[in-house]
Amino acid sequence: MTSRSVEDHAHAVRLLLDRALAPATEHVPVPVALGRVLAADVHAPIDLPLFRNSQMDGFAVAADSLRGVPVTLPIAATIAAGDAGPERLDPGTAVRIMTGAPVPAGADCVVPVEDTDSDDDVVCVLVPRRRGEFVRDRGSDVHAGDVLLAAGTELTPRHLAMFAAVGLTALPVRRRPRVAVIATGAELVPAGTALAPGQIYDSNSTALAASVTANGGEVAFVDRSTDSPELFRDMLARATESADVVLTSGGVSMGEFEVVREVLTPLGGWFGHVSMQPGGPQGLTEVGGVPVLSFPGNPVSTLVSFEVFARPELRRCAGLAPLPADHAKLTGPLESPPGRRQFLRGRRVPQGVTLESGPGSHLVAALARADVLIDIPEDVTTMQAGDDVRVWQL
Ligand SMILES: Nc1nc2c(c(=O)[nH]1)N[C@H]1C(S)=C(S)[C@@H](COP(=O)(O)OP(=O)(O)OC[C@H]3O[C@@H](n4cnc5c(N)ncnc54)[C@H](O)[C@@H]3O)O[C@H]1N2
Ligand code: MOO
Repeated sequence: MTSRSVEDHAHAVRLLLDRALAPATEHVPVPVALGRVLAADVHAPIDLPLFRNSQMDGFAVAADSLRGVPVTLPIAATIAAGDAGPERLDPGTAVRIMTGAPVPAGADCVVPVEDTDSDDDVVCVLVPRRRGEFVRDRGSDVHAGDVLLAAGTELTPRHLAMFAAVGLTALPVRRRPRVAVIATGAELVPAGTALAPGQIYDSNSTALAASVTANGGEVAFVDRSTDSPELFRDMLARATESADVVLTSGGVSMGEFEVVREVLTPLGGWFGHVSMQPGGPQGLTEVGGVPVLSFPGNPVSTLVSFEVFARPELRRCAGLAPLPADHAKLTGPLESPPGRRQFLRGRRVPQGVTLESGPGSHLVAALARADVLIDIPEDVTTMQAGDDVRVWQL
């Protein structure tokens, strides 16, 4: 069986995925752009606020007319939010105005209603006001033409609020890589089905699909194959039709029923051993121009393989920032086999990082309790409490 380092396999994956996952731009409606990444700077099409308007329910007046308060002024009009209102305020008068309503030219401040006494026709203003008080000026938030948000920003609800406020309907965003997921194994059944002896619930298809979504991808296809080559071949054909990249789990190691390896090797796939644990047995094939990454079936192996090989490429295509490399201090000693890069499951604690489980790649519940992978280099066999280790955020 051929064997290669993590770096060499990651390089081979990158070569294939670089072509398949070339960044591209698409336009999506603002309300569904949450989590997407801007592909270009977006400029404001209008000023915000677009017109001078009142910050309070009260009376719009000229500040000059309030000298010598209390002052009584005739009420010339009432303006609600949504009204155009009179263009000008006649000197020596007031207009009754609601929050958000346009302030007429000639008025330069708003007196809140609680600082006045009024009837239908006149208002008595009890306190003086400075010019500009409680008036929201045109363009005081943003000016037409200003950059609202720069390319590369991951969109959050507050960003969408701003785009909606300036009336944009669609945004240029990075396309999401379309990913197909196929879990293989005769023993797999979906949750909700009674388990016959020897059967287990399929967790890898859920794990991989969720990982794709969490890293800016779009799940184009998810299915489960038995060990039948015909069934897997047929599923693969459908997957490659709808996706930029296919992820498979299981069926890659040394057993009798390794459907993924059996079907993909004759198509030119590389199947071999990557010097890492978990995630040793790996496959990489191009089927009709679509890269197929084949991960080992153990649940921890599948997820670690995704983190190491697929996650950086999907995030790059989606425009998401790479997850920063981090370091932490070990809280206790550990041992690691020589010649294999170990990705141990760890949990951050105030003192550093602690091991969450043993190395078994079936320990899916322990993986759920972990929040980092502890990355032990190939040539390191023992480490002590207090040693610095590289950790990958899960
Ligand atoms: N003789 C050897 N045997 C094995 C080797 C080896 O080098 N020589 N490598 C071991 C390692 S390491 C791994 S990892 C596995 C990988 O095997 P496969 O990719 O062929 O995976 P399967 O045999 O199909 O499954 C392994 C394990 O994982 C469970 N599984 C599979 N799919 C799912 C799923 N969708 N959801 C939940 N659990 C799944 C499956 O039931 C097995 O227990 O091979 C070792 N063997
Ligand atoms: O490499 Mo396997 O992926 O250790 O369990």
